[in-house]
Amino acid sequence: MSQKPYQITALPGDYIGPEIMAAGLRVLRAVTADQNFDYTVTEYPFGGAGIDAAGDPLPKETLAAAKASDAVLLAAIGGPKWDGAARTPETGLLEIRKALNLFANIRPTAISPVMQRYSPIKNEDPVDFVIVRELTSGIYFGTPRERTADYALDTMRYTASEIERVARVAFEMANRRHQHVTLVDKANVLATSKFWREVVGRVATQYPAVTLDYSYVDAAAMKIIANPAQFDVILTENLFGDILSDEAAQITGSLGTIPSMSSGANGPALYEPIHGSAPDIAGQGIANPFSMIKSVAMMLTNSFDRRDLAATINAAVDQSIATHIVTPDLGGSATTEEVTNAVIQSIQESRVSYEPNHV
Ligand SMILES: NC(=O)c1ccc[n+]([C@@H]2O[C@H](COP(=O)([O-])OP(=O)(O)OC[C@H]3O[C@@H](n4cnc5c(N)ncnc54)[C@H](O)[C@@H]3O)[C@@H](O)[C@H]2O)c1
Ligand SMILES: CC(C)[C@H](C(=O)O)[C@@H](O)C(=O)O
Ligand SMILES: [Mg+2]
Repeated sequence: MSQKPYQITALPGDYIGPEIMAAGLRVLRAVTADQNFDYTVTEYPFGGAGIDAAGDPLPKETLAAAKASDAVLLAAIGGPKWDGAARTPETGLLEIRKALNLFANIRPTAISPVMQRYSPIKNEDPVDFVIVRELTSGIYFGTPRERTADYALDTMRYTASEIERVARVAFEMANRRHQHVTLVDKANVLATSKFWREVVGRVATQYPAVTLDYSYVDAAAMKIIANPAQFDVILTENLFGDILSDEAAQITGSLGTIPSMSSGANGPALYEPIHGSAPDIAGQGIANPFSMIKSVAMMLTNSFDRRDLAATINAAVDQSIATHIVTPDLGGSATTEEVTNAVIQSIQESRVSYEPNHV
């Protein structure tokens, strides 16, 4: 009996968002062709595009579709066109994360051998770590939040259960990797950070195979440049994770290479590049599509258990990098479309050579 097609909600968003979403969906089509993977993709307006289409960055239909789907692919939102809006594109992004309960945001940084030449730092040991960023609490969501003529106030607040559930994600991940978690905080100053240390320390006792150490966030920012190979899983709160993940991305050579997964206890996960809508390069056809293409690979592994298809995509991305078919952010001269074509061609060639009955 054939299974109902998977439903994927695609949110192209703004500026380079639609450019890289098109690349990601082309790769998804190519890698799933004849692979017994039946799916539908439906695009919905979100972010600035949501404001333009429906007067809201997160239109009701968009949220309903996202909730009802098996996975959500998001490209990027925001930009100067909507900076003065009453409800900004960024508000829509925070709302969809909260509405889908996406409390754990996984942002990997790995410098594969072919990427090494693009890295601005010298790495003697292999760099391969993951940032597990808390995504639905902390200073992004805390109340009170207010602004008067004389002062402005944001609130950083964490409950024990919010810390515990994301800590478990980090320890589970470390169990499957190199059994090490680094909690990044500012426990020399902040009450929330002191509390994170207590709660994470308790969770750690349930994972005896995993070692835990701590780093203040300022020192962690330095270590990501000085010796990134020391990290396996970095666990951190929302704002620190936002900042450190852009820094970590850049040691691969470009922010445009890093995908992410955001997930919760139940319901669909959301996959998106960690970067934004890059208004400075939008419309030129030169956005790096790797972050989106690798987000598609992360979706295939984590939402659909198709590690085989994800591996095919990642190998094709590496092939494109190895032959220096890359966009200008990585020092190349290829367009988004040329890079995407190269990745698709490499996927198709790998199929020919690995076809089981091929003689
Ligand atoms: N998840 C999201 O949708 C998300 C994430 C971050 C920022 N934003 C929004 O994006 C807008 C622009 O923000 P910003 O300029 O600070 O950050 P950005 O991440 O959009 O861009 C920072 C720099 O990186 C470059 N860059 C980013 N992605 C690239 C890619 N794929 N290929 C080549 N170069 C790339 C840009 O050209 C720019 O120079 C803002 O409105 C911001 O709020 C959205
Ligand atoms: C656009 C912004 C709200 C968002 C964040 O801070 O989470 C972005 O920087 C990200 O990293 O996804
Ligand atoms: Mg960010």
